[in-house]
Amino acid sequence: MNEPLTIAMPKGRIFEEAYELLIQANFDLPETIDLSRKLMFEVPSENIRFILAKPMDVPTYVEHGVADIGIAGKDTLLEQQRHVHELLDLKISTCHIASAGLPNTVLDEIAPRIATKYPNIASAYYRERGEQVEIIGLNGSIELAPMIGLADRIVDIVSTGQTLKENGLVEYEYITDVSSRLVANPASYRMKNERITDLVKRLKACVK
Ligand SMILES: Nc1ncnc2c1ncn2[C@@H]1O[C@H](COP(=O)(O)OP(=O)(O)OP(=O)(O)O)[C@@H](O)[C@H]1O
Ligand SMILES: O=P(O)(O)OC[C@H]1O[C@H](OP(=O)(O)OP(=O)(O)O)[C@H](O)[C@@H]1O
Repeated sequence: MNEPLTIAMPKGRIFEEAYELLIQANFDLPETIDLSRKLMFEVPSENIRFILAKPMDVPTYVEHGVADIGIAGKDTLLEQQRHVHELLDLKISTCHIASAGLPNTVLDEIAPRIATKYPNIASAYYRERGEQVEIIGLNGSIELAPMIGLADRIVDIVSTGQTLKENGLVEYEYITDVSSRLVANPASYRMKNERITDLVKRLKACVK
């Protein structure tokens, strides 16, 4: 038998929708998976191996070729700028990146502080606008930053807007759309082209 196709799947909120899409595309996969501890599982009938990664790490596994393909949020791809081929917009886990802050506040002309989990996306955004900012990197609970005086604005994911609302923040600038994408390692894409092309075709038919 050929080498298995290794797919890097993001643990967390993308996983379920992405896995469901693979089932809809007629891949013969177990209906439920225990995500609590196991980080790798094989599906011999499909000759597929899944690795379960932190969402931000998926492009790293794919760039290094330890996964042939992977599913990653566009936010992660823009932030990481890894050398991977983006093959398909799966149109799942849709949200957007925005700047937000306390209501009725204007930014200081001198280096306002921007708290974010996306330092590269935020820097590029303000650089393109010719605005000099100080980026403060955080790993989560970003909405806290303006509330406690750590930053003037945040740059973060907005989906329903509930988190902003509950923390008394308002959206200022819509930065970019986000959805999950199928990505491939460039060498795998050449070497396993038939399998990857077949997978793309089957998934494409299920994308809503
Ligand atoms: N509120 C949201 N609604 C829809 N999609 C989201 C939302 N927040 C994040 N996403 C998408 O889901 C991806 C992963 O989000 P998730 O919250 O599972 O991981 P994470 O916050 O990076 O991980 P962790 O919480 O383990 O640090 C993001 O990269 C983004 O593409
Ligand atoms: O607009 P909403 O629907 O409220 O979603 C937006 C929230 O979802 C994400 O947070 P997450 O739950 O991943 O937590 P963390 O980033 O703070 O860890 C994001 O960082 C926002 O805080």
